Amino acid sequence: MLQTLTERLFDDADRTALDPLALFEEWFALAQEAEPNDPHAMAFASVDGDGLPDVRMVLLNARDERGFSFFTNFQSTKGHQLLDQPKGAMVMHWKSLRRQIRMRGPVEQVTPAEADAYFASRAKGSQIASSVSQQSRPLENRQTLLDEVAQRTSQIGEDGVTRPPHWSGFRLVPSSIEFWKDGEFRLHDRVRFTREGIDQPWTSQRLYP
Ligand SMILES: Cc1cc2nc3c(=O)[nH]c(=O)nc-3n(C[C@H](O)[C@H](O)[C@H](O)COP(=O)(O)O)c2cc1C
Ligand SMILES: Cc1ncc(COP(=O)(O)O)c(C=O)c1O
Repeated sequence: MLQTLTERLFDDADRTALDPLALFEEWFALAQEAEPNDPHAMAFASVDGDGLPDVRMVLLNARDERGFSFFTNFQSTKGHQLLDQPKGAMVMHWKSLRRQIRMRGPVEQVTPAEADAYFASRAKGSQIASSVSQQSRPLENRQTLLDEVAQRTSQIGEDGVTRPPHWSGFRLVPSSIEFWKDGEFRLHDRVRFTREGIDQPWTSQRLYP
């Protein structure tokens, strides 16, 4: 009988050839069916200049063998932190599945072409919002933001919205990926994959819960 990748993941006799990115896809497909909203939401942690961690939710965008990306304002708090210290960690928790995936690793910027392509695919309202929002900086009151959006909307008219150069994507290049599945009486299953670099093979290890 064909086993799912997840069955093989937690089968201690047979884990060697498993690809954590394929496992991610198996879990993410289940999450897309089960989660009431935002199965692609993830908490993303960065560190500030004092080494103090910071964390916020973002939406996972593209993912491929290069890594896992999200889009944001590079002049935001997280933008400054990640430009200054390009490393991060993320966690996705799907309550409906009682499963968690964590990743850590260096962070790189997506290419301008990738950012342009994604920006162009977004709703015009979201494009305008991203071009107006001075993300993470003080805002006097909500009406100020609404006025700025209205002004930009009438300026643009029927034209397309150009991606602001400071709105782009960061890509986490995982050096570790951990899969966690809920077990009875807190006897959860955990397996962590690690690699020395993007060209290096993954090795895996079961961990105590
Ligand atoms: C479910 C969810 C998804 C979010 N996705 C994004 C996102 O993809 N990009 C983004 O810039 N902010 C996103 N936000 C807002 C961030 O959590 C955060 O408030 C904002 O980016 C400012 O973070 P910073 O001050 O640490 O830079 C999201 C918030 C939630 C609750
Ligand atoms: C401020 C902000 N930017 C970007 C995003 C990413 O969403 P999307 O690219 O789907 O508009 C979000 C999602 O919540 C957000 O809150």
